[in-house]
Amino acid sequence: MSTKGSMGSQIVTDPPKGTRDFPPEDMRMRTWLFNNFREVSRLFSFEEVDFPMVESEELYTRKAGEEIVGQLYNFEDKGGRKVALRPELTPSLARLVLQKGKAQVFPLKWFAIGQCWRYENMTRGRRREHYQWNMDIIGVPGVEAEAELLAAIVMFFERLGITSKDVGIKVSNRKVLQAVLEKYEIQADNFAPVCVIVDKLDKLPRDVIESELAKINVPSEAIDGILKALTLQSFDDLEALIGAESGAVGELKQLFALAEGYGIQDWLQFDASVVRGLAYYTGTVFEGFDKDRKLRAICGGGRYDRLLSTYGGLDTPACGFGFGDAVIVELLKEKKLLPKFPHVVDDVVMALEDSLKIKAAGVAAQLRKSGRVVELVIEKGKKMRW
Ligand SMILES: Nc1ccc(Br)nc1
Repeated sequence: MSTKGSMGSQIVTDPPKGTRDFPPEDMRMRTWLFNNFREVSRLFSFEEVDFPMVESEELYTRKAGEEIVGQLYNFEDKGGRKVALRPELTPSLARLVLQKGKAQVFPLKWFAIGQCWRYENMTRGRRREHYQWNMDIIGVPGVEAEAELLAAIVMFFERLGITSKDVGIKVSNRKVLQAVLEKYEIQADNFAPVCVIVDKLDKLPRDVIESELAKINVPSEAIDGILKALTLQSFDDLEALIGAESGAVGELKQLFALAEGYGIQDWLQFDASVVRGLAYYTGTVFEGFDKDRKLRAICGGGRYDRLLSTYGGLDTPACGFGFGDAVIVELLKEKKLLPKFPHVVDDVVMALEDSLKIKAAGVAAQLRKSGRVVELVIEKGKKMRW
């Protein structure tokens, strides 16, 4: 929105479409949320990292039809370089791991909180930016890594007063779908595109999914087999479909056993419909959801053992999650768990006469040196801030 200024010039008051300002109270809420992200990461012995907001576009030019790639906030810079506002943090993390190379002691346990962008036409009125908390473990091939990540997510929810009655985490493994595709002799390079398509099952009608799969030459009997497999929600049914000796069954059972150890089993449920929409997942995938089913996914992640090699490195086992700053706030509001964030001070110091202003400054300085938050009244407004 813009309004007329005193000299007739336009005053721009709104931020760009799809973006948010954070005025003081919103900023205090965001700081509280991020402090919880950081505290959980700290308790899990993760180290904070950060990356540029702008990355080379080629970091994201995957060809599996992902929405995240189709909505790149990309442009050409003044040097003619093709760049993009990052849509996610994982590729930057992979790039940094490769940059640091073997000089590091693995496993790496890194976390980041960063603003991520997408450019979609505003007809849907959706936001174009959000902040994501990511935790990633690099160098651990076993599901012990996923168990740590799931335990961190649960700790975060519990810190905010959210229980396993409010939120669940659906867990599956892309090796389920891989086994089904192998059964129908679907070529391996169709695996990622199939995952990206069937991830939309909860957003698009079944016939649209079927026609999208047919477009990439998945035969109709395979389509039926894939969609049936995605309805599985018990290990018995999974074993009946792909065999008890399959990798997916072993990994899932071990992950759920570890979850018992963490005491987070009540939060997890096997659900083969979880595929996630990123092409690079290769194993475990998971997604936090609200049990009232009013909101979009709260968080999500999985194992991506081959992402680093797509950037020229060696295959390196890796897994991680992304946790956005928007849906969680909607959930907290729904559950009446969002605290108030008033601006709090310990002391207000005010010179009742101009001759006392210097004295008042000294009093404020002493109180602040002792660690107290002091509002020194330097201008008597019509309405006192306090
Ligand atoms: N990847 C992504 C970026 C920005 C928003 Br809003 N949502 C998803």
